[in-house]
Amino acid sequence: MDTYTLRELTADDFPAVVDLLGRAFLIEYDSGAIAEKDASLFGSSRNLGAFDGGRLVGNLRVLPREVSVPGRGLVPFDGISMVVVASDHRRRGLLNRLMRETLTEAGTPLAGLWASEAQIYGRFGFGTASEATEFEVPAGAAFRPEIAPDVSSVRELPRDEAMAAVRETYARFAERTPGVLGREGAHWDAHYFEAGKPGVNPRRFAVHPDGYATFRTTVNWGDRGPDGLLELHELVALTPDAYAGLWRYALDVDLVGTVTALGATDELLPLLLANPRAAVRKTHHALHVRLTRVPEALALRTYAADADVVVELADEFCPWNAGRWRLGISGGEATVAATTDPADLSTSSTELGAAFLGGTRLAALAAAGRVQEHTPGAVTVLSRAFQGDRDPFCGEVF
Ligand SMILES: CC(=O)SCCNC(=O)CCNC(=O)[C@H](O)C(C)(C)COP(=O)(O)OP(=O)(O)OC[C@H]1O[C@@H](n2cnc3c(N)ncnc32)[C@H](O)[C@@H]1OP(=O)(O)O
Repeated sequence: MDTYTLRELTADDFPAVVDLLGRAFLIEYDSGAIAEKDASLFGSSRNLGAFDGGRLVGNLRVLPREVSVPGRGLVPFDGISMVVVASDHRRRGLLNRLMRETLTEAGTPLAGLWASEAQIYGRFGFGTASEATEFEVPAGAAFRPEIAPDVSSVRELPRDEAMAAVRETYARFAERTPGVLGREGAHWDAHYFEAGKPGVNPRRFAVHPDGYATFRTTVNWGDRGPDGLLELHELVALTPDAYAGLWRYALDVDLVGTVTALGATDELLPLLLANPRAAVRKTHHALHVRLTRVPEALALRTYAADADVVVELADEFCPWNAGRWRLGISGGEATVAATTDPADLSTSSTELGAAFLGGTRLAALAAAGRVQEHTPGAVTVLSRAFQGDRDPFCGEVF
């Protein structure tokens, strides 16, 4: 390990970063697109590099971002991304070193990431705080008879004309939806990046007064006729009518056979459909959350019920969090103080990170053996306090 050095990267290192990312993510052929998409994100973030002599062999990026938390809307958090180690330097502890440096120096009490493989990050105290559901729906799928949105208020607009309404709607949506990320200029550019590949249609923008949908279509002809694909990239709605109207619009584009989308685990679409099974669903992990400084992080959100619980917390990777904490919740507000009182339950920072956005239930984690209850009822009390009304959702890979 002593042969490696860590330092912050500068613009001069960017070509080496692109090369490393391309190889590690197995997309060397796309290095032009990586460079174009990534340049402004690289410039607006902290990039930590690991070097073997003069060669860049590891990279970890910290994006200053915001995430929506229960009851408080957007709060700052460290968005960790572009974590890569060169194939010929893997499993020598480089990620461990990059992560330790990052979490020790963390600017905010909260960090989050999307994981390429979920099994990597639990050891570093990240818990799966939100999952996402992939939907596949046959075009034209009927709604329940009482769901009759006014589709005439949906208009397709050129991207430039749509963006002002899109940004404004998104900002309101983010404030009220735990797990959703705040977005600024470079984040919009990256999320709506067009690689301009031959044969790939650009995204289309459908705007409703209270929502919008962006999607891409792909032509296809089958034995029975048209069988195109419509991939919903983002559907954001502030009202039930906008939600139903935008979905109806997407389901009824001519020559389309199948519509796909990424949604929340409690996405509303199945509740609209006459046959909910028409929407085939596959769920996978999405945003992983790490409480870097536990007392501060727990005070960032509000809670659904009062509680007074002593938690014995294990945290090998960030030992300043380890110990016994009294978590008092009153009127939705949390106060956290170190205590020597006996613990009501034991767990680790990974489980608190998983529960933080109000989706993953502490009661379920306890049933799975990841939270140990010492005082009967303590898990139920804390689980209810953490639980949100809706599942958190993060649809933006960063
Ligand atoms: C937030 C994001 O950017 S997600 C993207 C992650 N990057 C990728 O998937 C690109 C391809 N993979 C890689 O570049 C590398 O394999 C990395 C970055 C995932 C891991 O880097 P390494 O330097 O090999 O990890 P390191 O040696 O520090 O391992 C730390 C620990 O994690 C474990 N680990 C690392 N990667 C994996 C994995 N893919 N699956 C299971 N365990 C893993 C190691 O076994 C080790 O465990 P230990 O502490 O019990 O011994």
